[in-house]
Amino acid sequence: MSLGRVLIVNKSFPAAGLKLLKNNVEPVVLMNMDYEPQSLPDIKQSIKGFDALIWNTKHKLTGEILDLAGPQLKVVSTMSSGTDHIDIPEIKKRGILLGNTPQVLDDAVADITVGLLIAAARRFKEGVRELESGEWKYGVQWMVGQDIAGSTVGIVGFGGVGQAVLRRLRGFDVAKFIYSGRSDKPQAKGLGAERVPIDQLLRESDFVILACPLTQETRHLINADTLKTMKNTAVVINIARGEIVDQDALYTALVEKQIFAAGLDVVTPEPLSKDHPLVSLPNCYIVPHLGSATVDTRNKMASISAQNVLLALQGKPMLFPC
Ligand SMILES: O=CC(=O)O
Repeated sequence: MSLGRVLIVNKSFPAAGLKLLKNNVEPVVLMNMDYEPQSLPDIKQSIKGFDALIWNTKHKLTGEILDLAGPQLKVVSTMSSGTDHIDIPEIKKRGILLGNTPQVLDDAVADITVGLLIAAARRFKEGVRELESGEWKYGVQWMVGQDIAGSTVGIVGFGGVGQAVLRRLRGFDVAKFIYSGRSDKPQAKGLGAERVPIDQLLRESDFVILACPLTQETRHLINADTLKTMKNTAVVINIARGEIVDQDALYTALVEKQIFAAGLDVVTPEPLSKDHPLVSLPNCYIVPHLGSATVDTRNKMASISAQNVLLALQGKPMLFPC
C-alpha cells in the first residue's frame, strides 16, 4: 500500500532521491525549474491533495500555498539547509512536519568559500580581465592582493559550514580565528576559535565570512554603517544568503575602496541580472549559488529529503526535523 501522495517541486530532483521514493510511493514531479516565470502558478495549480511535498524551489512556501495544498498535507522537506523560504509559523500552525538537509553540504560549501576567498583576495577577476583584454603589464605593484597567512579570519555563524571553513583555512597559517553567533559553540575551543561580539569581528577581521542563517537579526547585517567599521583591506565572503548584505551599500564600499573586495556565492535576487552593478565591478567576484553543487552532495541532499518525507509518512522521526 502506498504511503501517500508525494509532490516533488522541481524537475531536476536527483535520481538518487527519486529512486528511494519510487520504492515506496508514486511521486509526482512538477516539470518546472524554479527560476522559470511559470513555475509559481504551476505549483499553485498542481499542489492540491498531496500528503507530502519536497519543496525543491526557492519560492516561498506561504500560508496561501499550504491552503491550496489542503488539510491532508502532513510533511514538507526542503532540499536545502536553509529554511528561510518556508513560512515556518504557517507550517507549525497547521501541524505539518518540516525537514531539511543540513550537514551533507558543509564540505562542498566550505570548498566554495575558500575558492571565493582566494579569488577575491588575489584579484582573479581583474587578472583574468587584464589577460583577456591584452593588458597584462607585469610589475611589482601590479595586481597585488591580500595575504591569508598571518590574517584574522572572522566567521559569522559558526555552524557546520563555518567550522568546515575553519578546518580548511588552518592549512593557510591564519593567525587568528574569531566567530560570532547566537551561542557559544562547544567545538570552538578544539578548533582554536574565539567568540567575539559582531562589531568587534567586523572591525578586526581581514576576512569576514558570512555563514549564518538569514533571520530578522542578520538581514542587512552588512550595510553602509557596518561596512565603514571594517578595515579597508577587508575581504567579505558571503556563502549564506544574499539578503544578509545590503548590495547597494556593498557596491558603494567596493567602488570607494572602503573594503578591498567581495566574493559572493549568494545574491539578491537569484538569478542576478548580468546588468546588475555588482557584476561589472573588478573587485566583486560572484559565482551563481554553487555552494552545494557537487554531484555527490546533491545526491545526498535528494536522498535525505526523500527519507525525511518517507519516514514522516510512516509516523517515524525524520533524519533532519526542523
Ligand atoms: O543554499 C543552500 C542551502 O541552504 O542548502
